[in-house]
Amino acid sequence: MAQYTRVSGFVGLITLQNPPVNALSAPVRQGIVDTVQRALSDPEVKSVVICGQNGIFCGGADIKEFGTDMFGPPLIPMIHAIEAANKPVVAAIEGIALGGGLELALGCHYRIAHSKARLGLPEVTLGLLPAAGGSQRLPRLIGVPAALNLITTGRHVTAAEALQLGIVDQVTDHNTVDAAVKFALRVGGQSLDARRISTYPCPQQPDLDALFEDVMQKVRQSARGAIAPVACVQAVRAAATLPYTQGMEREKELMATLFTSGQARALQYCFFAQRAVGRWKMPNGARWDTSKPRPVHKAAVIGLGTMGRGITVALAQTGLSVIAVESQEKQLMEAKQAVSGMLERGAKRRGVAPVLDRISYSQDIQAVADVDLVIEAVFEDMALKTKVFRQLSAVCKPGTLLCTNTSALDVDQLASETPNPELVVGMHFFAPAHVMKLLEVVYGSRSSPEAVATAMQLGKKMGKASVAVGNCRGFVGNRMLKLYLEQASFLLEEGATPELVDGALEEFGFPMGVFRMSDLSGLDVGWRIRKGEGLVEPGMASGQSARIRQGRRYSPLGDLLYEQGRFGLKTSRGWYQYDKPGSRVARSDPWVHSFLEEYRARHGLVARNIDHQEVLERCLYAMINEGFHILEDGIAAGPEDIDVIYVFGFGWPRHRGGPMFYADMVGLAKVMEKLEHYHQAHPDVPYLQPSNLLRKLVASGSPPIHTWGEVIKKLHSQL
Ligand SMILES: CC(C)(COP(=O)(O)OP(=O)(O)OC[C@H]1O[C@@H](n2cnc3c(N)ncnc32)[C@H](O)[C@@H]1OP(=O)(O)O)[C@@H](O)C(=O)NCCC(=O)NCCSC(=O)CC(=O)CCCCCCCCCCCCC(=O)O
Ligand SMILES: NC(=O)C1=CN([C@@H]2O[C@H](COP(=O)(O)OP(=O)(O)OC[C@H]3O[C@@H](n4cnc5c(N)ncnc54)[C@H](O)[C@@H]3O)[C@@H](O)[C@H]2O)C=CC1
Repeated sequence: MAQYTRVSGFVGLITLQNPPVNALSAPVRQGIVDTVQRALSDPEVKSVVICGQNGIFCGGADIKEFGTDMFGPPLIPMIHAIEAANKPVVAAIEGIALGGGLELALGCHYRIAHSKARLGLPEVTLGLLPAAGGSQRLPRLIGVPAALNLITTGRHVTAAEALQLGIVDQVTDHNTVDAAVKFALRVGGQSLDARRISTYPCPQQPDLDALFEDVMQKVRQSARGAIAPVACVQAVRAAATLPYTQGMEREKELMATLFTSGQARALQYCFFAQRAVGRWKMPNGARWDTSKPRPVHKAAVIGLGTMGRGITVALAQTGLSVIAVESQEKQLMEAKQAVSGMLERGAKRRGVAPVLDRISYSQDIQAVADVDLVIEAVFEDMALKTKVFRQLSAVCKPGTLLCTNTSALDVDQLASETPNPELVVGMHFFAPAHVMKLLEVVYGSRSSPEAVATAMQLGKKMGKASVAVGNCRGFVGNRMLKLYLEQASFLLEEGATPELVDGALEEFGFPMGVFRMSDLSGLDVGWRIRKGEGLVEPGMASGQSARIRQGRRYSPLGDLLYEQGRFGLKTSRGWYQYDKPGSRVARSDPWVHSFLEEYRARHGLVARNIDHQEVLERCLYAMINEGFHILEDGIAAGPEDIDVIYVFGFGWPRHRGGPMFYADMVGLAKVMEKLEHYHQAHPDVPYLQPSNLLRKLVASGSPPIHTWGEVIKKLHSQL
């Protein structure tokens, strides 16, 4: 809806009304068309102001309308009518002007923004382009390079930057609508000839072809197969080279391809999934809207290794006081330096002062007595963690939340070692913890709803996509990852190379393939985990039995590389070779190829040709199948939880929506059929057998992903 009032005698004030972000739904568009018409036909009205209710201008098109039968007046003619008006129209931008919201403002003759407002054309993040004239007007207003930057990244700019770029005419610290009305009174009656952006020529740019070639190359590289960024460049190119009307035609043509694409569906699914995971619920009925988080002002981190350092930085940057405890003096000294460095670099990037004084360091666990929450990040060793949790229970004030950053250990077992198991939850960060945007909040069988709510709220404050998951080995992310890694190793045994496997996965859109990732995180990490599970047997045993552990197929390849001292990047040798320790440039290593050949010969394995499709099917479907088990077990509340974990924590390409969404896109019947096929070929890999839930979904006609919950409920009720 849009409300119309006349203010100060001569100004028609149009207020967009569609909480929470005044998205341009059909009724809002209709409201704008009607009220603009009313203002223009009222002889008393000399000028018009458009604003949004509740201090928010407009969040753009109503994304929920996409994929439905869209009705109501279309945006483009509506914006053209505003631009063509013979009375000045001023946009009063408070809060946000995003996507179609900014396009609406660009159709106005003037734009006034509050100093705290943010503006942007984020359509690319939804698999689209600014197709209500945004791709044609913005370059005409601010020039091609700046427009390309905004449109291809979708980034939001502050009001100050918008003023500097020339997107807005004025910024105010006061009431924006009042300022806009005053402004509108002043410009009423003035000529609008120079105010219609669509009539501007695009600012001249030397060597336009070279500029577009360069940008296109960079965009293609970073897009990892996403089509929208490429279309955005093409649309801006049309603005730079064609008259406005033809540019609009090109914009429409490009949007038509994007609008119905699977990638747009995936990205829009991700947008809503990211928000849906905030509405967490636990199998015992506890949920986000009935559980009250506790305030957390002061936190402690125990263990300042790789993870503890990043967690300390992330907490301090969120505004908390942090006590950082490390038992080894040398480690403590190194950690202090490393944490200060990370804080200083982060502060420099953001143009703020580093918050070094929020952190105090200690070797003594007694120092954490008065904190509200502790995050333990000592070695992945149950005995050690148990000891630390017992100490914490004795030292901390009553009610302190005790969180563990364990990657896979049993949260219930840890909780059972404390007098207050309801205060124990997992807060599983991902490395580097101050950078990675994912947090798994692991609830145990006795975790209280308040404890979960507190960890979830803290994660959100830290800027993490926080997902509440149940307790099992590896939780969601690592439980699925294990099978992905295992399949990749099996493929090497069967004839693939690390380059082939990584090539297929990178072509799919992962920022790095499984072997490059393994080199980066360190082969010693996986080895330690497998050793802890009793899987590692040293030496080069040969024959079939050497490749069977705990009754199923096992690949010792990673262990053998570890035994050779090939830990990956840190030793400059792993699945690849690197020029020096820490160098990121992975080069093929002939040693690895000969090693694989010898290994196959010793084990009587005959290399066969493996193509990209098999790599994807084996690695991804194994992982997806485990995702179905996780849903069936109630470890994740819905497919969105799994997908958010994979997109934010594991580099799953966002334009493919996450593993469960991908399965839905591929077709559940096909995924099941392929799993059956691979299970038949590899009967010693039990997890390739399609899960019960997958079978049930296929038997129910493969319902769309947002209805899987019903099938899961039914399955649980039958148990
Ligand atoms: C706005 C935000 C920055 C707010 O953030 P925050 O305060 O953190 O709150 P949130 O939790 O994110 O959001 C609260 C709540 O609001 C919902 N919501 C937010 N934005 C929208 C929206 N735009 N639409 C619908 N709903 C929205 C959000 O989901 C939350 O609700 P919940 O999910 O229930 O929890 C932040 O929300 C944000 O960043 N929002 C997105 C902003 C954005 O991306 N805007 C751009 C939208 S796309 C757009 O505007 C494109 C256009 O305008 C062009 C349209 C042209 C259409 C023409 C179609 C022609 C097609 C031609 C093809 C023809 C094919 C054929 O031939 O058939
Ligand atoms: N490294 C990674 O990528 C990830 C690790 N994790 C988990 O985080 C935890 C920590 O892992 P990392 O940081 O990699 O280990 P790390 O080996 O880098 O650091 C552990 C630190 O804990 C210290 N420590 C040991 N006992 C202590 C005690 N009693 N009191 C205080 N400090 C003590 C050690 O001296 C060491 O500095 C583990 O549980 C691990 O599984 C979780 C996500 C990712």
